[in-house]
Amino acid sequence: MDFAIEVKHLTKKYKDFSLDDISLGIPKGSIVGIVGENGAGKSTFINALLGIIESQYEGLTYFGMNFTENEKLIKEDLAVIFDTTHYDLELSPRWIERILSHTFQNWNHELYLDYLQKFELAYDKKLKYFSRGMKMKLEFAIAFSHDAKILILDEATSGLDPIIRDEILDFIRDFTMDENHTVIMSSHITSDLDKIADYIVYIHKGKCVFMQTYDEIKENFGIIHGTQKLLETLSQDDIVCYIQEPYSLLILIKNRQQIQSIFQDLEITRPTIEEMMLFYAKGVKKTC
Ligand SMILES: Nc1ncnc2c1ncn2[C@@H]1O[C@H](COP(=O)(O)OP(=O)(O)OP(=O)(O)O)[C@@H](O)[C@H]1O
Repeated sequence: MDFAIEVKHLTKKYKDFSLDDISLGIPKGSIVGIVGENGAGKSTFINALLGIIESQYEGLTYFGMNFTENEKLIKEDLAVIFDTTHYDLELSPRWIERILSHTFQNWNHELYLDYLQKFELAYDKKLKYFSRGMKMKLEFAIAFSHDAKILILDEATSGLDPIIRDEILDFIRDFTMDENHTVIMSSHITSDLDKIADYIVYIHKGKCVFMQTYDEIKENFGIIHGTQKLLETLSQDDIVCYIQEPYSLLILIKNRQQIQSIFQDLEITRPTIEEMMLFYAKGVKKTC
């Protein structure tokens, strides 16, 4: 598989927290959602990938190029959007462009103006007069105006209303229409990821618990509301884990279609990303 980013055995140790030996590949042309509880290590992981914080790894490549040897070149192709803007609020889009056109070789003035117009952002208005949604749209206008190949969003859509979030999901979809474009997006709003993600990475207490394609989550996994007897009847290989409820069990299974064909009357629902997280974080008998 062609990876936009590949990292091997990434570790970052803080006094009370460790990002623990994470190895994964971000497939080129995909939208990868990173989920996990507060403090799970999502931002630490993203910052380590970007070299914003020091970390230890056996390998970190972007488009097959070694990150440490080619950091400047690689960063030309990256656009990173955090939950708050890092630009001085006294600046206007015009002044930001003056700075960025010297930073990025591929800066495209016409494209920038087009995006500002499309997003209804004034060229000469200071950022301090922009709403949160407008600041976020400006970040996207900037990202799209220097021909970034990888867009990394760290909780960028948190605190935005559903209408703006929906618009932003459309920008992201449009961006990945080009198969050379890749998106990594950490978010607590898993319903947004349900709409656009091709892959889900779940980080729990500093460990990468799973990376699955979204289709596999929907097609292969299932949830059954059952009893202890059912738990014993099912093949142990098909049980991922279960959660004890007051009077019953919630069982996360794999091979959903096969199980459904055997137990035709059994109601098996497809899990959401949020339910998958809950099972992997709280479930018993984890074979995963
Ligand atoms: N500079 C630092 N020094 C010490 N500990 C840190 C530092 N930065 C982050 N941590 C710790 O690393 C852990 C992971 O934090 P991180 O911000 O990566 O989590 P997160 O998954 O992004 O959380 P959230 O969803 O709340 O943003 C936390 O326990 C945090 O306190």
